[in-house]
Amino acid sequence: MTDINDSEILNAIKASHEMKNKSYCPYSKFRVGAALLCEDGTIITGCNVENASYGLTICAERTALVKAVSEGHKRFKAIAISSDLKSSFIVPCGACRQFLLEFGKDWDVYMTKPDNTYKLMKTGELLPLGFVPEALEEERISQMA
Ligand SMILES: O=c1ccn([C@H]2C[C@H](O)[C@@H](CO)O2)c(=O)[nH]1
Ligand SMILES: [Zn+2]
Repeated sequence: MTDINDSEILNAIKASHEMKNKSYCPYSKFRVGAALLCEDGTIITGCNVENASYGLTICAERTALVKAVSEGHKRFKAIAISSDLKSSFIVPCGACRQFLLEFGKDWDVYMTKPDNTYKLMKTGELLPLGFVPEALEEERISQMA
């Protein structure tokens, strides 16, 4: 796995904190920011975007991933996630875990607190037995007409 130097991660963590200012969360008032550190060192950020039809809400992590992919980035070293929770590390929801896993099971998820402390886990640890793209390449039984 590619080495991450500490300043890159600290920059990503700070960028994720700053992105909370962009959060659109009139319903939950729960601000979340995310920052992806791409293989080439680029940082791509995202915030949660809520909707009056609550279930359409998009989390900060998925916003960042969709922004990154649409800008040509598909290889990631890490993602940093920030919220305003004082005493808990912000953890990605199940949908975001699946979305993160799409891009590999061995990259780093920094779940932070506002004081810059973090809990670090791999994407694959966060979603063991997640559905992976390779499954679509496996041999399948024939389908009935
Ligand atoms: O990891 C998380 C957890 C929650 N949210 C958002 C979704 C919703 O807008 C608000 C409350 O669930 O926080 C994220 O963006 N990322
Ligand atoms: Zn989510």
